[in-house]
Amino acid sequence: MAVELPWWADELAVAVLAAALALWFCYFRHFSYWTNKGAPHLRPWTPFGNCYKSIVQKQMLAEDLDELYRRFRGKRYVGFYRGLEPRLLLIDPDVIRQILVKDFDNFTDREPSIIDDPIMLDQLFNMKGDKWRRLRQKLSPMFTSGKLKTMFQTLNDCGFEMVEVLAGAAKEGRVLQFREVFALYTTEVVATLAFGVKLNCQHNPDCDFRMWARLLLQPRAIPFKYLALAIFTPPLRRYLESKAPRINLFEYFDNMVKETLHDRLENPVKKNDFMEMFIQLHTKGFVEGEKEGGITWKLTENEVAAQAFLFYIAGFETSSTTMSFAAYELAVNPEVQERVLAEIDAVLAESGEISYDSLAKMKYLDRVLSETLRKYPPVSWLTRQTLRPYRLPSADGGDGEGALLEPGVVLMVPVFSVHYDPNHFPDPQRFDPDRWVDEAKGTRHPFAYMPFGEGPRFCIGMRLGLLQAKLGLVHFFSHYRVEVCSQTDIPLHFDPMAAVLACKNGVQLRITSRKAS
Ligand code: HEM
Repeated sequence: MAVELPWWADELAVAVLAAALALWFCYFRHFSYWTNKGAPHLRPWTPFGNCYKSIVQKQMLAEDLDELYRRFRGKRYVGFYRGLEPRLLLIDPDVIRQILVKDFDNFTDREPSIIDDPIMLDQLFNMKGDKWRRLRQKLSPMFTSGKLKTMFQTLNDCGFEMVEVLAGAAKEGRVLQFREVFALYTTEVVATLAFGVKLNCQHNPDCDFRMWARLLLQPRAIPFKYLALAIFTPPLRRYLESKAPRINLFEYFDNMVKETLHDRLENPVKKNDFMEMFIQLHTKGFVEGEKEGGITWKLTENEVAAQAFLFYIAGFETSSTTMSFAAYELAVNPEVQERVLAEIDAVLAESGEISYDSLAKMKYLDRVLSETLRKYPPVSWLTRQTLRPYRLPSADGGDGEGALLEPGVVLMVPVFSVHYDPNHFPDPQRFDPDRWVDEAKGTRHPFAYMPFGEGPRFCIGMRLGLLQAKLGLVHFFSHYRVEVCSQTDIPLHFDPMAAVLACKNGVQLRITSRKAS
């Protein structure tokens, strides 16, 4: 018996077919961007682009990029799509150097910030072009070795405090979350320096400040349905981000800096901290004792608040995760831990105290830190945006011309993948501080290691970051040891939602005392 279809069935079938064809056409047209620009590329099979696993928060973006990197390792670069947005992944260290250093003038900016708040937009990290250049020049004198030496005592005091706070746990051989232990130490250091306030958060881990800081770095689980919508259109993504419940947090830090600034302006006290230098930049336009360099403008209150906030977010989590990954590797590799302890003991026996100069003598610990930053670069990728049309060299390594970059295209440097590339670091999973002896370093491409970025826009706080991590580890290991235990994740599992490289379950280790009580 023939089935009678309703009168509109044919129209519906035609409409569905037409819609499918239109979608198919848009999809393929859009994802042919890199074909037209002449770059090797991977056409995605989902509208989420090639990085869909990090978009649905199944793995870190660094791991998504790593899949592309491994697949295209023979090429100099590869085009891909993050959502609908065409991006370029740089693979060859010579091309990375070309973009970050040689042709920096065409790639001065990072990918635009998705958070539309003055405390984020006025930060050095997010500034663009000439504005960035002028501010970088103003802030650089805050990080000279002379300035760091004047801040050393603040850092040292925080180290002594950490040792004091951990004494009870070490005596009982307790298991601690080292991510939190070191986050409290670096929070104390950076907050004291940047905001000019003494928090005592190591004694009081639930203080307001630490609570807000936890919220700041808490991975934001944006519901998948919003994400799925948002990847199709950057303006929608920006709108959703601006609606995320983080505004109170900005207000908290903004008010805190401004109150401290007003207070210190009304009741001047000379302190060796960043706040003192911010005050000089706000009132005079330059840091005392450093060359004025003919730049006469002064930082506004908003700009001071944005930089103080930036120093805090850029400074505490990066160093504390580095410290906790170092502790993890020392627990997993007890022979390396023994060498570290022996070096610390020998140097401190000779110099009598922990000082700026005694730290400089601990060369093996430097190597341990370098190897930690290779295996666990807190900032696992760098971005640069193309300012003017730019022709890349051939993707295959030949002399000919390569892909054309249009203004606005974002380039990504996969720091994590480069650090794990066996061509640069054989047996990359192995933790081997001896990769960092001078002879071995000399044989490697200088752009095979970039934990602090590279070129004129590299990390301005590198020396402080290394100093606070090294000093904290010296304080810790001159009194305690670490051991793995049943709660330790071996191997570690990275957290796909963390802002800087971190582990899902943190780093849990047993602490024991070195000296019998
Ligand atoms: C272990 C510690 C640290 C690591 C691994 C680290 C890593 C990085 C990386 C990879 C970048 C991007 C560089 C690029 O795009 O080429 C960066 C930028 C930056 N970092 Fe750090 N950082 C650390 C500590 C610090 C500290 C302690 C501060 C300040 C107190 C700081 C302040 C900044 C600032 C202001 C920028 C932006 C620079 C600019 O755009 O001119 N960082 N950092």
